[in-house]
Amino acid sequence: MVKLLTDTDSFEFRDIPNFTTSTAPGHAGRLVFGSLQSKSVVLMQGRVHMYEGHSAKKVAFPVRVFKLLGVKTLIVTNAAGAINRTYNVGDLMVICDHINLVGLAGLNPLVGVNDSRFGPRFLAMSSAYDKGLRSLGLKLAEELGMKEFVREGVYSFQCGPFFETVAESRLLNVLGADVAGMSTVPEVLVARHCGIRVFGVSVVTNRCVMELDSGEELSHEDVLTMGEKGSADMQRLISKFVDKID
Ligand SMILES: O=P(O)(O)O[C@H]1O[C@H](CO)[C@@H](O)[C@H]1O
Ligand SMILES: Nc1nc2[nH]cnc2c(=O)[nH]1
Repeated sequence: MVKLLTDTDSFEFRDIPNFTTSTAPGHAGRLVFGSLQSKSVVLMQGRVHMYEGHSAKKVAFPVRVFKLLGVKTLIVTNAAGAINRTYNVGDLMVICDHINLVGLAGLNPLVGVNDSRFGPRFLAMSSAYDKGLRSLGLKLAEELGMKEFVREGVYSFQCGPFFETVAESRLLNVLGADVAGMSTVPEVLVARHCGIRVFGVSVVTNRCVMELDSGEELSHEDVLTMGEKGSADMQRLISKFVDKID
């Protein structure tokens, strides 16, 4: 994505106070400012995850910096495994909602003293993913000829770093999840808390294993390879999306 930006200036996460460096392969750890479709954007090249040992607050900290920089819209992307059996590897999924088992259990960035300079103590999360932005994303996907493989669905956040057991994947299916991942949701919570609107897209890098003794085993290498393949479609969609949003 970063190659699409012009007039760029970048900073290593390790040089920015209170930012955390990513240890996950495939996550560079760089903040890049620039222009995309004549709009000013700031792009996180890589992110940190709770499975790296960081608190939800630490993971979502950059979003508060974005708020102070004047960011109005957060676009979140991730690699995820398909729980929904009609989804295929390489599909994109516009996120319409999420399940935050980690956060419901108390591990979320809004726990603790509320900083009311950013937002309220209690916040509604029933329309976390902006309806107008979702509609625009789906319309643009159609215009780009991607209708066949762009879905809309529910992202389920697990801490990781392990991929789900068969019973866990089946549980997530019963709960209404379409895909499973290990990121994104802490950042979305902090964005909504401070009034930043959110658009999210997952690239389906694998199908979660839902049959015992099937011999299927997931690996991060497969996720990286399929993520790389899906990223071309993701970039086309996001680029057009940035062009069209106000
Ligand atoms: O959510 P992102 O960071 O895109 O990547 C997903 O893929 C990695 C697992 O292979 C995990 O980091 C998971 O969250
Ligand atoms: N939790 C989870 N995260 C993923 N990220 C990419 N694939 C997967 C998956 O199958 N499960």
